[in-house]
Amino acid sequence: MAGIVLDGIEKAFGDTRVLKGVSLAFDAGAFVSLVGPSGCGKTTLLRIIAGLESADRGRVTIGGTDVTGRRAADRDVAMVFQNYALYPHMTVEQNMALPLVMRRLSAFERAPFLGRLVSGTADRRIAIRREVKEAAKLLSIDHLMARRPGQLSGGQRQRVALGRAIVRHPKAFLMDEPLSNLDAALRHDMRRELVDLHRRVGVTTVYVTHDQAEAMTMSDRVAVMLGGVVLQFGSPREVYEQPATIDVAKFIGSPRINTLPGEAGTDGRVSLAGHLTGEVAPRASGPLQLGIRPEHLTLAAEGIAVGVRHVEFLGAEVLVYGQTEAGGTPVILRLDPAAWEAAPSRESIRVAPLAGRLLAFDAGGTRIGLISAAAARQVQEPAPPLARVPRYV
Ligand SMILES: Nc1ncnc2c1ncn2[C@@H]1O[C@H](COP(=O)(O)OP(=O)(O)OP(=O)(O)O)[C@@H](O)[C@H]1O
Repeated sequence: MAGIVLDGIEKAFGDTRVLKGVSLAFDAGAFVSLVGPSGCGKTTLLRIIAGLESADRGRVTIGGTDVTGRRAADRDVAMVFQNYALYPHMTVEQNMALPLVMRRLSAFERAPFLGRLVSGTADRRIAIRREVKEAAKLLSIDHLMARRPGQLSGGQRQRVALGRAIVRHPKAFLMDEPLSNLDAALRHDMRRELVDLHRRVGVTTVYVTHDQAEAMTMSDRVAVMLGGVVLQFGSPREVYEQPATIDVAKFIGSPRINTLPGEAGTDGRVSLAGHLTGEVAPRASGPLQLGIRPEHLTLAAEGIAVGVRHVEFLGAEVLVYGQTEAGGTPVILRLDPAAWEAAPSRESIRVAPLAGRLLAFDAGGTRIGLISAAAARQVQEPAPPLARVPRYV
């Protein structure tokens, strides 16, 4: 197993600066995702790790060795592409065996008939077949060895591409949107399989995706990229619950985080749509952007008035889309169906953030802290005596 360190990676294509100084360290054996919107530089960074692209500045270290100047073939990493990159005229077994054949047999030994005459070639071919078979078993494709890629489903082809990477026992797997050609149900299954495979094989994996759900569900750590920089590198839980910037908060999570304008007074007390919410810690004053996840908004008798525009019933939850009545800011709530059922009105509701869940960002979008002690009184709960209800919600 090998860790990967990227130090100050910069890359421009002509006048377009695609990577603007990316520094990241991936632990050996970790599953790390590079996630961000289209064009943020994820694939370019992956290709620089692989050696398929050279950086203008910066260094790449794999397993403690500086590989910055090395060719892709000399980095001992395996790429898995979105389009599988299988040879259509070869069987599954031949496709998977190819990296081993290229590495262990000379050009003469690979020749169809004459090669077999060289002593030792047969033994090496047997060893390769055995290793390929083991990898195929691991991926449950050992019954497909004689088929060609054209006779396989998308999921099976992707498994063959993974198998071809596994047989090499590389220092790292580099995967570029490997599941994006699969339909939704299969993609979901393959996510789990990839994570399971990673657990068993234990090889450091860098996974590029624009699908934040994929990154969140599969990874030990996630690097959120935007415009050629890494905005945050942390565990899925960290980037979700403690986003470094409002852009990270907006990119991670579906439906998107609610953002509402707020104001902190000189005493640090924060008002949101005319309601006091608590104090921002560390203390700040002036205009703020406030972020609240849809599941952290609740129905509350004395909350912000929201006009309901649209409701989606998803079985286990209800998504309620609306707009604040003062200001028209879009708001989304993710509610338990029973809570929605108990709402006094389906057209005009009052909502409030759950205690300690309101995130505060400064005017530039950097998170400055949490709003403390915002307390929500949910409509279905018996109302406490008025004297004990905090002013907001
Ligand atoms: N070979 C190239 N020549 C010129 N520009 C390029 C080249 N490769 C990438 N780019 C540009 O660099 C930027 C980043 O591309 P990259 O493929 O790394 O983004 P990405 O985040 O992986 O996007 P996507 O999710 O759409 O694949 C884009 O604006 C792209 O057009």
